[in-house]
Amino acid sequence: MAPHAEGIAGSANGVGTLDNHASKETFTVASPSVVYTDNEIKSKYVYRTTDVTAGADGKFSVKPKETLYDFKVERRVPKTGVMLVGWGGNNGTTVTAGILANKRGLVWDTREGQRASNYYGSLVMASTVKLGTDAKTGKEVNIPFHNMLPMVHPNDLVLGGWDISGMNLSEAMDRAAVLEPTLKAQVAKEMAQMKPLPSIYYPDFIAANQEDRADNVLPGSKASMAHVEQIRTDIRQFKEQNSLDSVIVMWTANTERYADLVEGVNDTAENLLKAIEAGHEEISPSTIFSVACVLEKAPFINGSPQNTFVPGAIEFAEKHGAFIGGDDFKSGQTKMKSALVDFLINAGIKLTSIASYNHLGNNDGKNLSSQKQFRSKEISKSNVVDDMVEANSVLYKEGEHPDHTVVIKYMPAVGDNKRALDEYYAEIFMGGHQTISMFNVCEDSLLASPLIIDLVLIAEMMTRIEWKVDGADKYTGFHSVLSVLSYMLKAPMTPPGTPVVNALGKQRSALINIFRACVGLAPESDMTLEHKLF
Ligand SMILES: NC(=O)c1ccc[n+]([C@@H]2O[C@H](COP(=O)([O-])OP(=O)(O)OC[C@H]3O[C@@H](n4cnc5c(N)ncnc54)[C@H](O)[C@@H]3O)[C@@H](O)[C@H]2O)c1
Ligand SMILES: O=P([O-])([O-])O[C@@H]1[C@@H](O)[C@H](O)[C@@H](O)[C@H](O)[C@@H]1O
Repeated sequence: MAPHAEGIAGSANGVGTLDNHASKETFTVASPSVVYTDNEIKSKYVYRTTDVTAGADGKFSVKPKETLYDFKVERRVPKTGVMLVGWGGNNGTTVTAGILANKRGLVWDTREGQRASNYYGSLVMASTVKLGTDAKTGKEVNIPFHNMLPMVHPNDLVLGGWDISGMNLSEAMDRAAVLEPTLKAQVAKEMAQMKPLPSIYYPDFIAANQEDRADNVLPGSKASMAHVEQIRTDIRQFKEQNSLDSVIVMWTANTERYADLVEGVNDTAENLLKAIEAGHEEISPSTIFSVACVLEKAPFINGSPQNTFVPGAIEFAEKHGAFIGGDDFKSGQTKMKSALVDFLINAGIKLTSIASYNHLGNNDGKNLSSQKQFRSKEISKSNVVDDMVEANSVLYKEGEHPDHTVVIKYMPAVGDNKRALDEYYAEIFMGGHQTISMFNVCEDSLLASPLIIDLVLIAEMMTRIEWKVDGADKYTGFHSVLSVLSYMLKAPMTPPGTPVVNALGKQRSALINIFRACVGLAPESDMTLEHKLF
C-alpha cells in the first residue's frame, strides 16, 4: 500500500485528543433577526443593492433594491485535514513547519535575536475587523477576523499530501532553504516522519528541468481514471487514518502549462470524464486532482496560475455541488500591485504603464524559467488591473489600458528571496507625470504560506454556511466556485458569467461583509455618521 501521508496529529498533546483552538465566539448579536442554537447561528439579512437602468436620454434611473436572505452557520468546528499537492515544495514544507511551530509555541535564535512563532501575513489570523462602536464611548471595537465566525484554528489542522519528489519533509525543508536552522532543528524530527504520497506526473505539463525530482510518481504518464481513483483513495484513507470530519485539498505544486481548451474533450463535464477515460493528452494532473476532489466532496483550491479548471471541470464541480477555487496565490508583487493600482486609479491618477520585473532562485523560479510555464504566470500577473481600469471611464476610453509588462528571471543565488522591481508611470494634473519605482524583496514562501492557511480556513468555513431567500423551503450552499477567496488569489475564479474583482480593498470588504451577514450584521460602511451628524 502506498505510504500514507503522516499528518501533523491534530492535537497539542499528541495523543489524539483535539486541543480545540477553534475561534472563541467573542460576541453575541442581540437582534430578533439572529437566533443561536447549540448547533447553528441563523440570521435574517436584508441585502441592499442599487439597480441602475440607462435611459434613452443617457441618464440613469437608479432604484434601491432589497432582498431578504436567511443564512445558517454550523457552529461545530470540524476536525479538518489539509492535503497539499506539492507538499515537499518550498510552500508545502514552510507552511507545515510554520503550523508545527505555532502549535508548539516555538521560539528560535537568529542573528537579530529570538523570534517567536506567529501567523503574520494571514488575513484570518493576524488582521482585525471592525465589529462596531462602543455604545458608551463611541470608539471603534475591532476583533480578530478569526473570531467573526466559528472557524477552524490552523494549529488544529492535520496536514498531508502528495509530491512527485519522495523526499521526507525534513529533508525537503532543508532543500527549500527558507527557514532558520535553529527553527528547522526543532521540527525536523517530526517532519522527517512525514512522507508525501506518490503523485500524478505528466512530464509535458511542467518544465523538463523538474524531471530529476520525479522519483515518487504513480504509474502512467497521461490521464486515466485509475489516477482519479487513486487520489480519491488517498483522500479517503487520510480522512480515516486521522479521524477527520473534512479534508481540503490545495494545489501548491509546480505551475503547469495551460491546457488547450478542446471541444469534445474538456468543454463539458461529460466530455472531460470521457477524455480522462481515453487518456487524452490535454488533461493535466491538476485537473485530475480537481475531478477526484469533487467526487470526494473535498474543496479543491488551485494556488498556481494554470487553467486547472477547464470548463468541464467547473461544470463537474457545479453538478456535484462541490467547492473549487483559484487561481494563483497573490503573495507579494501582485498583491502590492492590486493595492497600488486601486489607490492610484481611485485617486483619479491615470496610470499609463506598469513594468513588473522579478527574479528568484527557488524551484518555482526554475520551473518558470520554461516558457510554457512562465506563460501561465504571465497571464495571472497581467490581468490583475483590468477591473480597476474598466471601472474608470473618466481616465480610460473604452478598451484603453496601461502598458503592462511582466518579466520573471531565474537567478539561483537569491533562492526564495524574490526581488521584485516595479515601475508605475502615470499622468497627473495638467500634463504632469508621476513615476513610482519600487524594490520589494519578497520572501516568497513566507508570504505564500499564510495565504495557504487563509484559503483553507475560509474554504472550510464556506462548507458550513448555507443560505436561502426568505420564505424558500430549502437552504443551499454558495456557488461551487468560491469567488469569496479572491483576496488571496491573483486570478480569482468566479462563477461563470459573473464579474472578476481584483481591487484588493473590494475583495477584503466582500469577504468581511459576507461573514458579517452570516450573523445578521449590516456591511461595515465606514460612514461613521454617528460622528458627523450631531
Ligand atoms: N510566493 C509564492 O511562493 C507563490 C506565489 C504564488 C504562486 N505560487 C505557486 O505555488 C506553487 C508552489 O510554489 P513553491 O515555491 O512551493 O514551488 P516548489 O517548486 O518549491 O514546490 C512545488 C512542488 O510541487 C511538486 N510537484 C510538481 N508537480 C507535482 C505533481 N503533479 N503532483 C505533486 N507534486 C508535484 C514538486 O516536486 C515540488 O516539490 C507554484 O506553482 C508557484 O507558482 C507560489
Ligand atoms: O504574488 P506575486 O509576488 O506577484 O507572484 C510571485 C511571482 O512574482 C514570482 O515570480 C513567482 O515565482 C511566484 O510564484 C509568485 O507567483
